[in-house]
Amino acid sequence: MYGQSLVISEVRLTPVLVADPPLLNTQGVHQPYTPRLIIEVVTEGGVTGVGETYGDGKYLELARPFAAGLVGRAVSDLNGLFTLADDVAVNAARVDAAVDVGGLRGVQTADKLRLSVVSGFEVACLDALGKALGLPVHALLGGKVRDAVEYSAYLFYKRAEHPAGTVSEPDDGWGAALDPAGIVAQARLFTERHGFTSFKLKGGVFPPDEEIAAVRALAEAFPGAPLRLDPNGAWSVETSLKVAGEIGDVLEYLEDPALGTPAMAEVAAGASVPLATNMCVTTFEEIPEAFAGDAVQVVLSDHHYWGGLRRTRELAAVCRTFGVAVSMHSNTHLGISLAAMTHVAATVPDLRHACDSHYPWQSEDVLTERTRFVDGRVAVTDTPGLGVELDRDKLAALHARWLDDGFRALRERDDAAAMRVTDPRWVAPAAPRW
Ligand SMILES: O=C([O-])C(=O)C[C@H](O)[C@@H](O)C(=O)[O-]
Ligand SMILES: [Mg+2]
Repeated sequence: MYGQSLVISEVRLTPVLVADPPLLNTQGVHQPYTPRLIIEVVTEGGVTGVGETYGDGKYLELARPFAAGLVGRAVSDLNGLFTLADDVAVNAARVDAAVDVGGLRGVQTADKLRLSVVSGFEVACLDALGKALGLPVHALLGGKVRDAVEYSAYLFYKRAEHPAGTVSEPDDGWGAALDPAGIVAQARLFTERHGFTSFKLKGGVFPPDEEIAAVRALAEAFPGAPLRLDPNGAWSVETSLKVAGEIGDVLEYLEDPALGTPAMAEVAAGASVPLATNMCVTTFEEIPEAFAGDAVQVVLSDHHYWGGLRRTRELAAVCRTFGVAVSMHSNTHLGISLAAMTHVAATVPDLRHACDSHYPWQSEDVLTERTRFVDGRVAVTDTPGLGVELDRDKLAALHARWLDDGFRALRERDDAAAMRVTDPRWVAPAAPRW
């Protein structure tokens, strides 16, 4: 295979809208469909690599000029992706005092926006390079140190269905989960369907006492199982300390209880449970303050906004140096990103916590075969590249849905807007909410 041209002759960008259940978080509720961007790079040698990233307008805006600049470069020129990204202009209105999805993914800077786009292209280039060389992506990252990657069940408070008339198939098969019994029932479904043995509950939805009760119910139903609670910064320092005091004994970690590094440092100083984050440490620039102040004990990397799989490994090395653990954050994603997450996680030596994944919530995918969790784990494939195959019909159908969204109501993720469909007075709550 080697000797064929690795030069990129074509880049295809396909925005899609993917079905998403009515999952609740502190900002509101997920819309019936969520945007993702599917990236294909085609080499002169005839190999196609696939990548995936966020699909809202602000990412598409950057992906288009980036894709044009990529033609003529080699898929092996991975460092060149970052210099190319530096030249892509970011509209100041996109980042001026803005936070992503109401802050669920931390600050929004021009660099972070660029990195969120670069990462999709990096994965596509690695997939193409691996296919051309006959090597799996994990080998291009230095080789796997485990044969399967563990994921946790990502539990959400959830409505039974989206508002009438907004989806063609309202029953997603999961039912509602709005109290401790509902959360335990959902957790049981996760274990039956996918074999997960650790659980993360998305909090910040109901007053803390209700969420404490849900965690206690999980601890009773699954004795000894690692549990996490993530209110996305919805609590004050005082509330965070109270929750940590009440359920710290059953938590593996508490994720982003309070907003911002100074508040997290205060919580960390007064709590015995470790704190994790995907909100206050989301860029390399945010590391010094957080680590110097011992504000977080686990950083949840998201290769999409950290700039790709190689940057995720760099993050893991920095964390290792400072004695901070690393694991993986997730956002609504498809099988391409699950494969990318699995390859990189397979190469990180000291991964001690199960990774997050929304994938079980996504009934639709753009792959010929859905990726399976067995005993809560995804097997690390040795197939060249990512080891996934694009299903063109499925891709076309999800793209047609994106094209049909004439009013562009769903092309931008907006959990607060989705909440207003049933509660017109809803505004995303200011933090701290409790
Ligand atoms: O760990 C997290 O903070 C997330 O997974 C952020 C997501 O946006 C989550 O809150 C969601 O999907 O609603
Ligand atoms: Mg989180």
